[in-house]
Amino acid sequence: MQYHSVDYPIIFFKTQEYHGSAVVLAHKLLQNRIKRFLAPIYSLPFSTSLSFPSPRSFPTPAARFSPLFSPPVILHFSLTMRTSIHLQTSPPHLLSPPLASPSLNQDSQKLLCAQHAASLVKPSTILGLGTGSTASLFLEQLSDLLSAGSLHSIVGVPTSLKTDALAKTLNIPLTDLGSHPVLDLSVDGADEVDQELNLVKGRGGSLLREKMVEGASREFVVIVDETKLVPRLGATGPIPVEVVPFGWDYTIMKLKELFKGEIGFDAKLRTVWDAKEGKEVPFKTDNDNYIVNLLFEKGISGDLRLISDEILRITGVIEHGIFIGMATSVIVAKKDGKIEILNKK
Ligand SMILES: O=C[C@H](O)[C@H](O)[C@H](O)COP(=O)(O)O
Repeated sequence: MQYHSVDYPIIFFKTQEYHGSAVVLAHKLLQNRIKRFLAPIYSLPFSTSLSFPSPRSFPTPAARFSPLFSPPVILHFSLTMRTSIHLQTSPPHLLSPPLASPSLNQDSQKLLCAQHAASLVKPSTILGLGTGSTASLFLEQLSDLLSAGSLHSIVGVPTSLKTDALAKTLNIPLTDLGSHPVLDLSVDGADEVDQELNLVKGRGGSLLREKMVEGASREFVVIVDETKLVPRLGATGPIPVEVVPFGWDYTIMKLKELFKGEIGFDAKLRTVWDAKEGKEVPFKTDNDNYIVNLLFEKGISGDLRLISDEILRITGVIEHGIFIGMATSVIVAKKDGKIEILNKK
């Protein structure tokens, strides 16, 4: 058998359910979700060419597509039409040797942990829906499970306007915190995770609603790729603080006073480019507040609870992005395609 001509990046993956996984893969391609996997991943054997005219008609839930299954083989596929994918593979003896250890890019790692988290959601869960690129992948997985009928009766509480809009697009039923003051589970990404599972969140600007929803959850599962694991919070970027717009420069002065003497410390108002105005303007949160970024040269040091209290005591501060002791577990997706689960002690 000849290799099929490949006019799209080859995807490698391992699977037990060849047919189902191919369906999911095709589905995902057409959903434009797997295009980011340029250093792809897994593979499967097929003896025939298959054509999938309508991705939404695929019954197989995404959760069945697991890159951790075996055996490894290679899938060749080509896009012949916008809405049709032909899949064909060579017999195993003609295949290139499988990758000994796949190297997943960050997007693939995000998808991996999102898939894992979605597979943990049980029917009838009151679910906190996080914000950010990883949480969005989780929402997509959830939606696939719901539309395939593998999951039902869940209701979500969104942690941002963006998530609210995405969940509506994906037909995920929504509720609010007032109607469900105790949630079963929240799933969200994070910017940083330290060894005690403390987090930095809010670099995307959504920390306040996240902290409210996730703080009201019996279980809070964090989904991250391995780049998010840090020895110290604040080591890879700013710690965001949500402040009232009134007197924001006064609040910055107070924050600077608090961290006086901290080498390399700075506090800066977060801004965004406003094309209409032709200048940088303050970034506004979903709650119409501003964000001040706390920058630490080597990460934040000292007693986190004490520091948290001191930040919150500044009049003008509404909330900060340090989430102390809130995560019950962290699902870490690694470059080598493995998942590590870190549980709160
Ligand atoms: O404001 C943003 C949220 O706290 C996100 O959960 C966090 O920034 C992680 O986002 P991502 O999954 O896109 O890295």
